[in-house]
Amino acid sequence: MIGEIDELSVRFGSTEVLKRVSLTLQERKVHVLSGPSGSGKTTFLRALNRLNDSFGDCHTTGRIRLWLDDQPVQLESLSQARLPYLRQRVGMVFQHPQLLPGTIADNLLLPLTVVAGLSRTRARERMEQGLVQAALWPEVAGRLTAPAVSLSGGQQQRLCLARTLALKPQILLLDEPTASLDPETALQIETLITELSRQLTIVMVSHSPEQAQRLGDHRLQFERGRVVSGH
Ligand SMILES: Nc1ncnc2c1ncn2[C@@H]1O[C@H](COP(=O)(O)OP(=O)(O)OP(=O)(O)O)[C@@H](O)[C@H]1O
Repeated sequence: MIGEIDELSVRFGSTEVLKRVSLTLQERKVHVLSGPSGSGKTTFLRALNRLNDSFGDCHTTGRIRLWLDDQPVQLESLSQARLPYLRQRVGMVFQHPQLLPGTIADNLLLPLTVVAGLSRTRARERMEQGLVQAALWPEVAGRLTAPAVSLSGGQQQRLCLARTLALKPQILLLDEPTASLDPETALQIETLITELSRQLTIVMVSHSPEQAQRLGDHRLQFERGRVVSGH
């Protein structure tokens, strides 16, 4: 087990969005979250690296314990100063590619130098590793100084994945990673997810029952802020 979530509740203002959710996350397995729009799936993902904190009206109760670098980390008592560490170890890729302005290389080098504090040389090594892991290296090796926006939708999604992987996460949060992709590119990303799950724990949202079936070692159904079934 890599994660234990106990009675997690999240509300925005007076609206309770997650209601006493308890579940466990298993190491190097793919957990697929499904359920109707608004049932709290993305909020659950964001709770796993305390990203909900960035919304001023968000209030979280309950306990989340993750085992990161073989140490138990209790998320609710983690100091602000440790949040960058948490967010490197528990990396998130959003539904729509969130590119940084600048080149393909900038998109990886900036977080690696600024967030992870790596030297330029070390950052370039990690950049290449991330791009290889995200199966993008062959397509971009010769054009790292091209604007990131010049990539196709599927390439942009893999660039965001590469950026997260370059920070060496142990848990990868993917919010509908194939939602905006054509079927062929979506299958490419699915293959990648299966490969990555040999090294990482994955928690992902999917609206496709077929995809949940294909990828999920564990499938969790959300409804109105609760997990109504899981196996
Ligand atoms: N930052 C926020 N401020 C206020 N309300 C929010 C915020 N984020 C989410 N919500 C509300 O919380 C509820 C759950 O949203 P969430 O995005 O977690 O659902 P979801 O299951 O991921 O939906 P979808 O499948 O459409 O992405 C929704 O009613 C949403 O409007």
